[in-house]
Amino acid sequence: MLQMKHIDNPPSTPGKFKIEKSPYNNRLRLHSSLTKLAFWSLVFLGLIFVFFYRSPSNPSPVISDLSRRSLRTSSYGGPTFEKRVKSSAKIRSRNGISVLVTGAAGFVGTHVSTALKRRGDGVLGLDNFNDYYDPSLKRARQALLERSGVYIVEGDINDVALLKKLFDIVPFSHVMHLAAQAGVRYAMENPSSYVHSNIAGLVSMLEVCKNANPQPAIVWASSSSVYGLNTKVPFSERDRTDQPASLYAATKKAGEEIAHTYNHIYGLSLTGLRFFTVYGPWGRPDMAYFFFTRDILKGKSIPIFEAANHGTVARDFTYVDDIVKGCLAALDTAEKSTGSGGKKKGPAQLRVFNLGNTSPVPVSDLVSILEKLLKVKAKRLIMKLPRNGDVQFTHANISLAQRELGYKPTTDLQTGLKKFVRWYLSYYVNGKKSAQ
Ligand SMILES: O=C(O)[C@H]1O[C@H](OP(=O)(O)OP(=O)(O)OC[C@H]2O[C@@H](n3ccc(=O)[nH]c3=O)[C@H](O)[C@@H]2O)[C@H](O)[C@@H](O)[C@@H]1O
Repeated sequence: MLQMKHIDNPPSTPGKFKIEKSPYNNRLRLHSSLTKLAFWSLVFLGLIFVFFYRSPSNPSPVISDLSRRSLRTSSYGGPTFEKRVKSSAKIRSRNGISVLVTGAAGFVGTHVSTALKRRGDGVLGLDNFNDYYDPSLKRARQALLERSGVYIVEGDINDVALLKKLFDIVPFSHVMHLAAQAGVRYAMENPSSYVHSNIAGLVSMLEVCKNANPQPAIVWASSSSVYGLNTKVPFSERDRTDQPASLYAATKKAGEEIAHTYNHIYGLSLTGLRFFTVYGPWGRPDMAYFFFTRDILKGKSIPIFEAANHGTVARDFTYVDDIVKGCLAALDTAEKSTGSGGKKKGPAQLRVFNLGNTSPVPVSDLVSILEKLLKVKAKRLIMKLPRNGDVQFTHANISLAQRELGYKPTTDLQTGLKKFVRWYLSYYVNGKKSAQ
């Protein structure tokens, strides 16, 4: 009992405390050591838990919205990972290229990856599977790509260590950079997500590309929205782009300027593609044609925007297969970057192209086409064009892309929407997936 008392009430100078030697004492020491061991083991396990739980590959549920939206559930590294990466990026045709496709589980990314793989190019995908829209649709696209031999690494373009690792494993000749925060109106709700993906993410990617040896040629997605308040139609690449109407447009415009800088300083070959309202199967649920379809089928009313004095709002809707052809042509005509080891050796290619359809269609006509295809009358709710980023119309002049890329869109809105509706019905209605 005396000893117990000593242990319960140790002197303030423990170094001077002399423990008596007795078997009971030894047992006590053993007991105390076991308690300590258990305690420190718990502390150690706790630390490991905290480390992994908060590490980028396993984000905590209470971290910032930005990180939450960049979920990365699988870790990378190890021989199995490297084998998958190499096999996916392996070129299987003569004159093939090896392409890192960022945003591969996205709408355009999925279509471009499939097309590249089909012609024998090496393709590795990268996507963070964020929840800007239903991630299960991204997972379904991933499954589709996996069946055609494209592996998607789960990670964020801001993860420089991951990007470097991928370039260590594969000396990509090209990067098709499609990862971005899309959507014009959402920029009012979550402005930082645009800065995170479209500016910081782009810079991370360019930093890694500039240091890679060999440097890849980069083709990336800009947007028709850079024309902003420009009223001269059709929009030509030479027109002014200094009046963006949304933060989304401003970040895409910033991307074009950043591209100029990396081309100028480091000799990176860079091609920006200004996509005009791309639509089609496996599309984005945040886009009007997609949620109009969902809501018409549900019998919900759909808001159709009109400009002042009943002015028509129109878009140069462009079918995804036409966009894919433009992307592949941009990759095929991209010249090599000229730098090495982060240093420029000579001038490099810097291009920007409109990829549109050259025939704007009023949004009300889009709804009429959907009504016919779905055989359901829409409940139209005419609303004033909100002042949150929308522009009244877009119209692409594509002569430059025609000349330099041989780009020639062939799908009109009626034909393209027919293909979209067929996919939509088979995916959501027959496939019994819930449309959120
Ligand atoms: O071309 C582009 O660069 C952009 O195209 C689309 O942006 P947007 O053309 O605004 O596409 P939607 O959001 O699908 O809108 C299509 C049309 O429907 C109209 N709309 C949209 C939403 C709505 O509730 N009602 C409505 O009438 C819009 O004003 C617009 O004219 C994409 O969402 C952007 O990511 C892309 O960068």
